Amino acid sequence: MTTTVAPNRIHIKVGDKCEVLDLYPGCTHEDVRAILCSAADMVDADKDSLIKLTKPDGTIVPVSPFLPGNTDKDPYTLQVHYRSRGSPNGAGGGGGTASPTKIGYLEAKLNDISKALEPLRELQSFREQIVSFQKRLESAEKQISMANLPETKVIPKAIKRISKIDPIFAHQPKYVFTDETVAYLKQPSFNNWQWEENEMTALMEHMFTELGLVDKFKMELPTLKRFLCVVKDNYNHNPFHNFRHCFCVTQMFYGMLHEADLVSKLEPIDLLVGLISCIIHDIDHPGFNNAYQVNAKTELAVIYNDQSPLENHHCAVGFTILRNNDCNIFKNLSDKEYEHVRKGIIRCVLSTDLTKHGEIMTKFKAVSENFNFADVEHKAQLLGMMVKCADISNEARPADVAEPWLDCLLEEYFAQSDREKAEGLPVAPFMDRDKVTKPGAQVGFIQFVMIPLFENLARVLPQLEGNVLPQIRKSLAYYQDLQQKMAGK
Ligand SMILES: Nc1nc2c(ncn2[C@@H]2O[C@H](COP(=O)(O)O)[C@@H](O)[C@H]2O)c(=O)[nH]1
Ligand SMILES: [Mg+2]
Ligand SMILES: [Zn+2]
Repeated sequence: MTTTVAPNRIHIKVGDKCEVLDLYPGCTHEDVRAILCSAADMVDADKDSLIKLTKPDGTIVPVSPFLPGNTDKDPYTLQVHYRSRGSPNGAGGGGGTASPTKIGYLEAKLNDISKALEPLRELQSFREQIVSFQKRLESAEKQISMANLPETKVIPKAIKRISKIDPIFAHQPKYVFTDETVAYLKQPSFNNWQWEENEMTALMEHMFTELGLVDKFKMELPTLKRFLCVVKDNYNHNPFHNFRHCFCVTQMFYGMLHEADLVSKLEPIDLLVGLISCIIHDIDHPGFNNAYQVNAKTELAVIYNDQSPLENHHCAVGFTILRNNDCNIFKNLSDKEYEHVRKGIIRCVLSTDLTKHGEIMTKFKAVSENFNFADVEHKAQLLGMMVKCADISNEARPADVAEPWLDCLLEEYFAQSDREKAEGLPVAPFMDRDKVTKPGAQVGFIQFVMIPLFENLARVLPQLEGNVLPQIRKSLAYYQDLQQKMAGK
């Protein structure tokens, strides 16, 4: 029996031509990017190229397999810019080469038609076989290349990218933000989706200046800009653990500082510890979690003896960047200040490993009974809790901001579980595409992880009951309702 599944139909405008594209259930983020690149006659755009979809009112729409459908009356405007330094046309956009792009475009169209005609199950199963074969091939290649390496190389990757800093840095535009934007940046409801990467680094730079950290710690602005730029380049293009997630975590931390009036209650050095922790907390994340690292016996797991391999790696990469004089925003700190900052950052980043959650919660509950802003240990625990909250805070944002993040998280989870299946490794049920639903993923997480965490923090920062916790409870109610509807109740 053939099953017909209706595609999600989207209308787009590229230059002066209009296109109708069908996104089929099961298509991935990469498929959507490829379809959009074909529609723009830029099939040779690579994963670093910038793809921008805007609604007629100028709002940026995140590119994802869950793009909302629209009509020919309100088409999205599509822009594709080559980003990759190695791309055939260099930076700055423009059309692809004539004949291969045309062929590519026709191939993509043909692909759409064939997708519509083929029985979906067959095609899906074929695709899965290819994905699984690709993964096995990658894994075999990796093993071969690892076997040839004379020594382990975790950090050199970061160093290699630092050496490319000046050409990248030279192209950073200068940004001036309006009063509305800088006020909005302090809100936990800030919408992250409308900013490009360079704009996000500029917004982060603004946070340092606004909090008085540039003046207090005598940071040179070019050094700060370079540091942020290199951090950005060392985040990988994962569906979830990417530079935009880093920005969101940092912005939520900054929002909570203002919401709870902590700028006057904490020392500048505490603000510095929290902000840098957020900025480096997932740097060079490979898109596969600690369980995968340990089960697959990866280099990271071996180097860190299975102890929070990712979080240890994020710290190591962050501090390697800071060792470079051109990026060292700590160079004017005293030895004592540096020691304090380093210890604090390591503690905060390691606290983002969720296997440490219970222990951190219990300790904080105890200090919250008589919390003292003059107590160094109390403040260190507060910062750890704030970074943890910021790290899992997507559902503290309005639904239209939060929901695309869930799609990104599930995309990354599914890629991991597909690979685990292909490699014969254990698969966590919450990552398995055959077992997970969106409400299923959120109800337990919000109810048993997020709300208790934020409520615990609110014992010391009661202001979170004003703006932040109500939105989280609203998200929980939304997903509980959806779960019931899906169960047919
Ligand atoms: N089911 C959900 N899990 C979430 C959500 N937001 C975060 N998370 C989980 O927490 C960790 C956070 O740590 P990170 O340093 O890896 O970012 C993340 O990996 C997820 O496992 C959520 O909204 N729903
Ligand atoms: Mg992490
Ligand atoms: Zn994170």
